[in-house]
Amino acid sequence: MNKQQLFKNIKKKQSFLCVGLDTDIKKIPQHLLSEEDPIFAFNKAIIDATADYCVAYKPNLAFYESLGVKGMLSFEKTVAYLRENYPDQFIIADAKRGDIGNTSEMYARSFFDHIKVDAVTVAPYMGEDSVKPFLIYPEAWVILLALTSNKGSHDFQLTEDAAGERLFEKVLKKSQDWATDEQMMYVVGATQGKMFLDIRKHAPNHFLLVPGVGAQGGSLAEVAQYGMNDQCGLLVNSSRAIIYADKTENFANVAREAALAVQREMAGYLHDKGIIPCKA
Ligand SMILES: O=C(O)c1cc(=O)[nH]c(=O)n1[C@@H]1O[C@H](COP(=O)(O)O)[C@@H](O)[C@H]1O
Repeated sequence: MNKQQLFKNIKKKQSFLCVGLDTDIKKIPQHLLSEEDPIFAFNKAIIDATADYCVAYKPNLAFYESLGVKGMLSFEKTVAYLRENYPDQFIIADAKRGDIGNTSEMYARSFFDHIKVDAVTVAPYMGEDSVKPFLIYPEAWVILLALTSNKGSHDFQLTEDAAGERLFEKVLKKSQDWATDEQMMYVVGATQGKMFLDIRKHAPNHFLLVPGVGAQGGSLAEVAQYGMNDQCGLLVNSSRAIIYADKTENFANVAREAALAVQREMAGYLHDKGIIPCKA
C-alpha cells in the first residue's frame, strides 16, 4: 500500500488507529483454548470486531515466535485472513529486524516475498546495509526505530554528540539518504510528548508509527497536537488496551467499543487539523 492510499483510508475511516495483535495465549479468554488454533481464533474475532475503526494491524512477532512453529502458523494465517478479507488494512510485522546485508536480505524475503506484509519494523543500529535489503521491494515499507516509548530510550537514543546532536536525530537525518517518505516511516513512542516537535523538524512529511497509548500511558492528545501533519502522518498503535479490554466471551464486542472510543477521539483531531470536514 502506498502513502496516498494510506492517507485515503485514514480520511475514509476517520481514524489513524493501528490495532496491535500482541496475542498472548495466557491472556486470551479461556473458552478459546478449546479451538484448534486459539491464537488465530482470537485474532480473527478481534479483527472482525475492530476493522471498521482502524486502518492498520500490527502483529508483534515475539508473541508468535514464543509458541514455536504453531505460533508462526497463527501469524501467517492472521496475515492471510487480513489480506483476503480486509485488503485496505495496512499490515505491519513488528519484528525489529536488521543484520548484515546478507542476513537482512533473508528477513526481507520472509516478510515481503513469503508472508507479504506492508511493513516491517527495523532497528537502525547496524546502519545502511542492514536496512537497504528491505527497500528493494516496491510498496514495501521500513519502519525504523527512532525514539522509542520505553524508559531505555534515554540510554542511547537521547545521548548527544559534541555538537549537541542527539542519536535519534542522526538516525532521522542519515536514514533519509536511504529512502524517501514513500517507503520509510519512523517509530516514535507516544510517551515522548513534546519531543514530537523535534521529530517533525527533521521528518516533517514522514508517517510515524506511534506505540505507547493505552497500557503505557502515552497521551493521544499530545501525539496529535505535536506530531500530526497535513496528511495526518500518524499511525497510533494500541495493543493491550484494546485486545484485552475484556476477558469474557464478550471480549470482541468490548474490544470494538474500545477501538470505537479511540477512533472518535482521533476523528476530532483530524477535524481540528482540517483533514476531514466534520466530526464523526
Ligand atoms: O515498534 C513498536 O511497535 C514499539 C516500539 C516502541 O517504542 N514501543 C512499543 O511499545 N512498541 C510495540 O508496540 C506495542 C505496544 O503495546 P501496548 O503497550 O500493549 O499498546 C508492543 O507490540 C511493543 O512491542
